[in-house]
Amino acid sequence: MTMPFWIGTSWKMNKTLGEAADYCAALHDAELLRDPRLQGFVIPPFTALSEVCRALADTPVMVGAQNMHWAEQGAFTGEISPLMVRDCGADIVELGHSERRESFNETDAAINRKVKAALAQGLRPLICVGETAEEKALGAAADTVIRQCRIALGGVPVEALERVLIAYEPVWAIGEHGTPATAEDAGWMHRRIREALPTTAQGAPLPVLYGGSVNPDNCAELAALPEIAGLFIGRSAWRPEGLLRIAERALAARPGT
Ligand SMILES: O=C(CO)COP(=O)(O)O
Repeated sequence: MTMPFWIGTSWKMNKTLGEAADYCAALHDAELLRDPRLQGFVIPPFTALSEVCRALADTPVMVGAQNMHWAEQGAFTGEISPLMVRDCGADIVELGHSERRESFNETDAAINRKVKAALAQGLRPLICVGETAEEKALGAAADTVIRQCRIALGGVPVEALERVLIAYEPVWAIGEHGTPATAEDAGWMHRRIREALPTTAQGAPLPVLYGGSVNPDNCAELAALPEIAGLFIGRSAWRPEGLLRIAERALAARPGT
């Protein structure tokens, strides 16, 4: 069975409840997201998480949180637990985004604790990895990314791997000042990650999504590579039309579709 192609967005620190509701209403009516060859997902800020879960509950679109603590409860002011994320109705939790590694000092070891806590709570961790421009220039891109993956997955039992998603997001490609990776560069790293990671208990490779300045113009050549299992989009999907346009073009470019 071929896996659906993952297409999703993190809204990062954007959208009021009203804006979130409008976005979900547009997705709700989109036939494209009901196509079994696609798996859509939306990752709103915590403030909109339960509303978005409710608004998309009768669609196949999955919903995720942007981060969480590893403890189930306790004296951790300002944090959100795996239980709370699950209680909102989320399926996914994004962990280790480079903005969190950079601005909130998230370490590989902390991400590993979060991955295990997410799996224990029945969530799908979406683990973000990626090298900085400096690491790339020094020839350490693959070493960095593979180290991040290995530490994130340390101690995860093989039966749980089928719920793990990886997003390769080179730091130099993300955001307003980012330069998107070429399909060739992204494909090369995706193959390195595949070679280095364990497979699921059924022998399937872990899905590795690409993120970093994905837009309607570059999505087709990225989606055309069989080793890229999905696209994780920021700015270009913050309007529902953007997400849908990318989904449509990516699907058309997907091998075998
Ligand atoms: O960080 C990203 C998704 O997590 C990508 O953001 P941009 O698509 O805005 O570069």
